[in-house]
Amino acid sequence: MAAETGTETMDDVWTRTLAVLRADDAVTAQHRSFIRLIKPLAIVEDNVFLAVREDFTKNYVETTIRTLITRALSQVLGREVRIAVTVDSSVNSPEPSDSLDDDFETAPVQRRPQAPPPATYEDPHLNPRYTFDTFVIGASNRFAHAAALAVAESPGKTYNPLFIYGDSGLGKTHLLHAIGHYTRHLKPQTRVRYVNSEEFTNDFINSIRDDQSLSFKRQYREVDVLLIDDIQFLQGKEQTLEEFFHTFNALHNAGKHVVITSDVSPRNLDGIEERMRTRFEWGLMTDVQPPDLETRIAILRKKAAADDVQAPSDVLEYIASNITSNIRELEGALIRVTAFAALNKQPVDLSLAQVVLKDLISDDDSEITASAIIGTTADYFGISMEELTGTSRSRVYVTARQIAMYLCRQLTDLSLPKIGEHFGGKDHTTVMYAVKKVEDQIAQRRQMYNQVNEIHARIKQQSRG
Ligand SMILES: Nc1ncnc2c1ncn2[C@@H]1O[C@H](COP(=O)(O)OP(=O)(O)OP(=O)(O)O)[C@@H](O)[C@H]1O
Repeated sequence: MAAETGTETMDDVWTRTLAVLRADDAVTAQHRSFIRLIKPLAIVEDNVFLAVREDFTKNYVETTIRTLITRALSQVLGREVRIAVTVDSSVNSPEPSDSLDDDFETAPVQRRPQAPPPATYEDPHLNPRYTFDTFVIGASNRFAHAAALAVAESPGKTYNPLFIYGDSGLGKTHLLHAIGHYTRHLKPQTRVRYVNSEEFTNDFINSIRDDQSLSFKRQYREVDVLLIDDIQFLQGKEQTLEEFFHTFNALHNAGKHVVITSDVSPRNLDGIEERMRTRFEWGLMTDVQPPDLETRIAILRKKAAADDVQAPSDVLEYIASNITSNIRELEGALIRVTAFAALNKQPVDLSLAQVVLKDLISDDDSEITASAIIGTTADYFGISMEELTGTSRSRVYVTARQIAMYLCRQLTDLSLPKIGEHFGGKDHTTVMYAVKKVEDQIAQRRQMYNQVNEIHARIKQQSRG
């Protein structure tokens, strides 16, 4: 694999590419913060291989700034090229800071990464934590799990399409990723593509804008298994739905597998034509229900073991008995208790769990809205709701915005794109990043832990009136 093109080294090409990007008005501050995390690796024919440290960054580069980078690279190289992004944990990325400087710095590497095999270009964006091994089976999801496993074992044969539906936070995305992992484990050459419906929409819109419909088709039709998450976001988007319909038909006719998730059954999907709904019902439909107590305890036990945290059984039972309808919230409660104990150097015990979770656990189930969360958070930081949902990158606004996004994810059933809409139309990847960042910081920084806890308590109090 050549790391050079003509007499120019990869580093030279990248330096010139950064100069082009710097002059590009379409490149925003947020784009820049991600571009800084990229380490250029090599150019092989028309493929430019780039490395980043984390899956999340890879996802962002591939979905949000791929066109910008590809365009700049193509300009520098004088020919059309594609990018292939690989994850390499030795890329020593600087934390994407909130105050963005204008300089792109190349992320340094500690060792020279191995050039990735071309197959990484088709990397299916799978979260390594979402496997069948980490999925706890209970009465609420046994059928969905069995169907997912059957698909992974022989894609294209049984239950095509598989349609999994159910409320937020009950493991649909987890099962989709698990299918992807296991299929590739059994047959590594299988081409799997996981995509959220929002990304599908963006890719489709960009392909029209950039006149790249062929490459769009190739991306989505030349796969063996298409895993498409949260199909309900396509409701009412006529052109995208039409394209998805053709994609679906092309794959199905070719004996390729399609797995779909949604928050409602096909019958209840509004804004989708009957012909499409009927197609979704061709294969197998299965729902996931809220888990029963035993399953909730088992999920917490598995999570504690995976995160290597000690939590006695009575604590797990306490959490599982009180948080019943959303597994994301269940896991969030465990993290909150163990983080509090670690920050205060106290053992995790029942009385501590009761104190830490007292505001989280309330008898009142009145619904908490995104506006209530945004209002309370803005109030806490002494800023207006417009400032919180705006675009200012000053630290206090960014922190308030990220905490409010995190709490929306924790306390409402809103999807990532829907949360983004409440924050002035932010992209779902921005929300995803905020949630991850706050989650990480809660466990590491007392101030963040206290702020989130306090705002959470106020929101709960207000919802009780
Ligand atoms: N049966 C399970 N065993 C272990 N972990 C689970 C299980 N079900 C869900 N989880 C965990 O709960 C969290 C939420 O699950 P997931 O994101 O798959 O939900 P979802 O149904 O796709 O939600 P949404 O519709 O909001 O996207 C994830 O961290 C996932 O790993």
